[in-house]
Amino acid sequence: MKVCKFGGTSLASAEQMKKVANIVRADIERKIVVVSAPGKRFKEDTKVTDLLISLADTVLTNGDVEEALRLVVSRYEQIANELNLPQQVVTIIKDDLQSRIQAKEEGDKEFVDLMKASGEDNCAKLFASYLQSLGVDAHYVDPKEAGLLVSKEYGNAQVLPEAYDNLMELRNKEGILVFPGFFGYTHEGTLVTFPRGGSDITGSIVAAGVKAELYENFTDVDSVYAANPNVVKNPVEIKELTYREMRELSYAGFSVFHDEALIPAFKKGIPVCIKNTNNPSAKGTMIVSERNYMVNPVVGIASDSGFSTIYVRKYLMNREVGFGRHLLQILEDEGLSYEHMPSGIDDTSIILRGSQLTPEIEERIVKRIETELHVDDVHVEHDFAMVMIVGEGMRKMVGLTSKATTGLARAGVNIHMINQGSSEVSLVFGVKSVDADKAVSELYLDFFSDVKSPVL
Ligand SMILES: Nc1ncnc2c1ncn2[C@@H]1O[C@H](COP(=O)(O)OP(=O)(O)O)[C@@H](O)[C@H]1O
Ligand SMILES: N[C@@H](CC(=O)OP(=O)(O)O)C(=O)O
Repeated sequence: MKVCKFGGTSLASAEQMKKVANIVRADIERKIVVVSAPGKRFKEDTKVTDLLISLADTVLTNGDVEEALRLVVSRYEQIANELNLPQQVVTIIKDDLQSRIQAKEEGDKEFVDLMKASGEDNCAKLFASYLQSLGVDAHYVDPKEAGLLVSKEYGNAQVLPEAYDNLMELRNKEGILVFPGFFGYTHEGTLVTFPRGGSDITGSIVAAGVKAELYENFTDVDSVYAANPNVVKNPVEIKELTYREMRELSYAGFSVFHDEALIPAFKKGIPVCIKNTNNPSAKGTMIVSERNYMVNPVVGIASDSGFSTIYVRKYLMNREVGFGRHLLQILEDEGLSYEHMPSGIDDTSIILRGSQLTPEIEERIVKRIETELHVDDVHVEHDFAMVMIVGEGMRKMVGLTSKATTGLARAGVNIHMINQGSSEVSLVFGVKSVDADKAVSELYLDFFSDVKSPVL
């Protein structure tokens, strides 16, 4: 049995849905289809999820709800009309949205998640109707009935262990099951969404739950490339990656697959294949436990921006017992998580996602660090990017850092931080965001320009 997930680009229009239906029907092993909400049809288009977020905001701020609602409904209406589906399909979606709008008193976060999730929920209902219209024995699956249980962290849910056993029951159901991505339910029955891009996570959880032989993740590129194709022209395709490599690369900016989507599949040893809805005969990229690392010690170069750094300096910091704990406690009290913490003898820097730092939070933590830790200097800098070189074979490669830093120096990129994790599967450079693309392009040239084949 295979679980296949189709992303927003694969379901953005009637034309795309026809391709998806053909892919599903082409292989009888494709029993469970996880769907995202309709995504962008062209570069300047708006994803249905973003339309829903603005609909939720409009409801909460008493704006022009009718217009915001019309924008969402018209996306489904156009798809349904072009697929010759009965008007009733659209009526059901409109009624569903209107009844969700009535739930605005439940609390802002709960309400926004309820609205956001309707994108995939209604897409699953519409796509199941389309398959039925083609004579396929297809059924929409309600994640609540299927027992996809999650934690109560709005917009940031985590799957609960008991969900896997519940989902196993899906194996016994007849026909093709269309499962909406991106959300689950708490034990109390409250709907909560995963982080943005989280339908990949649902696909992985469902694949792990039913112990699928393969999790196919369909998107709009032939494979995962060694660098973001929007930054590097015609990068080489990657044939095979390990779970660890993919996790590092997607964490560091390869948006093609959500970084949190690896763990469920990895834990149950389910191989993942990234494939193209627009070119399904292309082999795609396989994500597996082991590969021959020495064929290509470095597999990819990624970058992600939006990081901030808290610099702290204090003479004899290294001798002060409990300094690090106290510093991190201040962050914990503000509910902040951090990504890296490179340190010297008398100084340390904490690198974290800048989106967590409001001006008020920043002011509070700087004041507390000054007054409670009596430091010589504390200040915050913004607009950093983390550029990451990833590959399981890197730990056996001599001179890798020197090669990378030479390339960055040639490109005139100032390195603010270097971090190599003990696993040695990745090497991270902190640079200013404005330099990120330049750094990726230069490192790509250094590590991949002599690769002859277009596939690694
Ligand atoms: N290294 C990479 N390899 C392939 N695609 C990448 C990479 N880095 C970024 N991307 C981008 O990821 C996009 C696919 O992800 P996304 O838009 O979330 O798809 P979906 O709508 O299928 O979920 C590609 O179109 C590509 O622009
Ligand atoms: N629709 C949600 C979840 C998702 O996974 O979407 P996509 O498959 O288009 O990345 C979002 O936009 O965040």
